[in-house]
Amino acid sequence: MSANTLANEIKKEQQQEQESLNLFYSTQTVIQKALSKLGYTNEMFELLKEPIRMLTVRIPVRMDDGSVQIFTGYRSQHNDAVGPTKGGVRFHPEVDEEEVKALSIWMSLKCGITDLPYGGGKGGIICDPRKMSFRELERLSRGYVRAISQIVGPTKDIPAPDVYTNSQIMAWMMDEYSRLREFDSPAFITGKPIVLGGSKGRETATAAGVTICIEEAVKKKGMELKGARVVIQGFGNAGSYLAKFLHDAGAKVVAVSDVYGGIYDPDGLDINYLLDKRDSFGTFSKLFDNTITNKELLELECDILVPAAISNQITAKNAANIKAAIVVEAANGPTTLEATHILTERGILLVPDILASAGGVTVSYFEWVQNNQGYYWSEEEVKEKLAAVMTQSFDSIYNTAEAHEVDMRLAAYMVGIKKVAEASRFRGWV
Ligand SMILES: NC(=O)C1=CN([C@@H]2O[C@H](COP(=O)(O)OP(=O)(O)OC[C@H]3O[C@@H](n4cnc5c(N)ncnc54)[C@H](O)[C@@H]3O)[C@@H](O)[C@H]2O)C=CC1
Ligand SMILES: O=C(O)CCC(=O)C(=O)O
Repeated sequence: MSANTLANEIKKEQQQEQESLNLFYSTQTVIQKALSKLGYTNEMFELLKEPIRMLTVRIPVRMDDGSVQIFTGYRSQHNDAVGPTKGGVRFHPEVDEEEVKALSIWMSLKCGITDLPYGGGKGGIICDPRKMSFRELERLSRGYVRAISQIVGPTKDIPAPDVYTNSQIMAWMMDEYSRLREFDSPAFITGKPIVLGGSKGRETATAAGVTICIEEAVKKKGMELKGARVVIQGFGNAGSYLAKFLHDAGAKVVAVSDVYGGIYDPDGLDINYLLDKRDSFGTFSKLFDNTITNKELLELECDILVPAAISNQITAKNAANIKAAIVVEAANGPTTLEATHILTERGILLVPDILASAGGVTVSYFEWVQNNQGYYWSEEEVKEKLAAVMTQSFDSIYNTAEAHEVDMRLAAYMVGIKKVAEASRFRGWV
């Protein structure tokens, strides 16, 4: 091979790798496939391949030392044909515009899968909350709401928590919105503290939904949850409660991690101890000496692997080394398209993010309904309703995958995109 051809080959490979890590590009690729399988024209793809609205804001925040720092934030609204848009807000140093756009599209798909009366939205601010004080975080949260207030609201776009945001941040955001609009409107945001109109069961909802998907996946694989070895990447809202639920169900959680690394014990970890020790950012590993890297954690011997942290963790580089029989994506976008293909070829059952993590938005919807009616449900009622939605969603996607002989990711896109496509069609947009 000549030097020129080799250079071109390397460039092509680099481009391919780059593309597979680009969440927005890969989302568009699967949407196009899903729409074409469902028989929609290219016009529908042209409408749904991008958000209808994307706002970029600059937020000045007075820091504790008296200086002013300017933060960049985003709010993306994918499509509001079905109803108001809905989705979380993340505070993270690696937030970027393309990722927020992809995340908002996934919210449309999640709401389609769970049949909620919403389109997808998502927000993010480039910041590192771990390095900010409580008061700086409050000023940033309030500044973000002031900056996006024109396009959000209980009947327009309803934010919620995501990575490194929590019920306290939702409370500040709600308070700021109430001041701006001069009326108290708890339905403006979900994931609030219970005393401010939060729903029982929202805090644990994402993990509860993932648990139901794992139970269903285990049945399909003819396995038992009791005694199954589970590895979880991420020990925040999603990962930590999931570890607790699976541990309580008799599974053996052998490894968990945070951003700095993980811990592994083939005999099973003391999950209650770890829950007690983790901080509000889902961090605990610095308390231990013998840690493993996140890369090592993903390739451990186990039956069930759950990426519950950030995107692009299982890629073409490590997919062949994954040992689990079942991979359930609690995080948004943890597996690239190439890796999805490799895992599927290897007979590993992959339950995709837009299904597995839909428990959060489902209970957020319950919260919004309770706020609108001013009547609040018991935790049992919330759990029962969530279980019904998740089981039905799992079945419909598993059956679609079987019927169309496609992987569960493409099946989930087919189920998820249908509602927004049909709503857009009935409105006469396409
Ligand atoms: N909180 C929710 O209701 C929902 C969350 N999700 C998704 O679940 C995932 C986790 O979200 P939460 O648990 O809410 O966040 P969180 O902020 O509560 O916890 C994040 C966890 O990930 C770890 N982490 C952060 N960066 C990492 C890295 N580079 N490598 C390894 N670990 C890292 C953190 O140390 C922490 O343990 C995200 O992808 C989020 O979008 C999806 C649906 C709903
Ligand atoms: O609870 C919500 O409304 C949104 C949750 C979310 O951001 C997600 O599912 O990724």
